[in-house]
Amino acid sequence: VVGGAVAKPNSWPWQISLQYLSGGSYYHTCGGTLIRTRWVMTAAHCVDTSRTWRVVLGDHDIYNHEGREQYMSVSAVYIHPNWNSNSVASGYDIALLRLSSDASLNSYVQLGSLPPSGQVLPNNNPCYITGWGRTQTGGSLSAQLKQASLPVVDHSTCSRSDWWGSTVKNTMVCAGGGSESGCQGDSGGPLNCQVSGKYVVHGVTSFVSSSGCNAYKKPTVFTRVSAYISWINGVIGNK
Ligand SMILES: CC(C)c1ccc(NC(=O)[C@H](Cc2ccccc2)NC(=O)[C@H](CCCC[NH3+])NC(=O)C(F)(F)F)cc1
Repeated sequence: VVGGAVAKPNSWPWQISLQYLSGGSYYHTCGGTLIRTRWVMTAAHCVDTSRTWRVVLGDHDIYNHEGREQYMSVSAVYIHPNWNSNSVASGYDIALLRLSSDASLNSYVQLGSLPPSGQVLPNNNPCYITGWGRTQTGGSLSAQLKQASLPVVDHSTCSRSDWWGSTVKNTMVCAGGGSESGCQGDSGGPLNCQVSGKYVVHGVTSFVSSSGCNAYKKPTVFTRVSAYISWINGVIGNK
């Protein structure tokens, strides 16, 4: 997250850290959202390489054990069938991870709420991006979870030629576009939007401009969760 601030610990209790095993240690690579006690929603581009994953719940500082963390192994990865790793602009950048055991819900670990199918938020709807991603383009990951206010940029604005043009599809949500943005390592995490006084996870962090994370008129682009509700329900089993 470029800009914004360090979040109050565990104030986004559905935020997870997706980590992969390398040389005997685990490393943060992406964010995600706990949506059921055994299910995590993340970005397809985070998990389209075969690695040993773990999901950390209740985290704040990814480099220190603070005692609220739950370390979960992943029993299955479900990547959207239409995801094409060579074309992030086509969309479908969404995946579900089945955990090997149930998360224990408490004040540090809670389920994120998903929007109703098809719901599209208006321009400037207040939203926050959260994550441990780089704090500057080319910078390093944040040790502590960060948040930044990224208001929704509606599709008609975001698809203007001097904005994202035809790169952005209607199955995506744009947010921000000023000095604050997501950045590498925030991928897969939630866009937390205020709807009728409640936070609802409307986006999965997908991409930023290759000319820099907080490039002008290049808002952070998210997978629009409300476009994938039936797929999600089909995978996790509540038809
Ligand atoms: C669709 C096409 C025009 C397009 C292709 C690639 C991108 N962006 C990118 O590739 C930038 C590259 C980058 C590197 C370093 C610093 C800043 C930006 N990376 C990204 O946007 C990566 C996901 C790439 C998915 C493709 N494998 N996502 C993120 O960084 C995040 F966290 F914002 F979600 C954006 C658009």
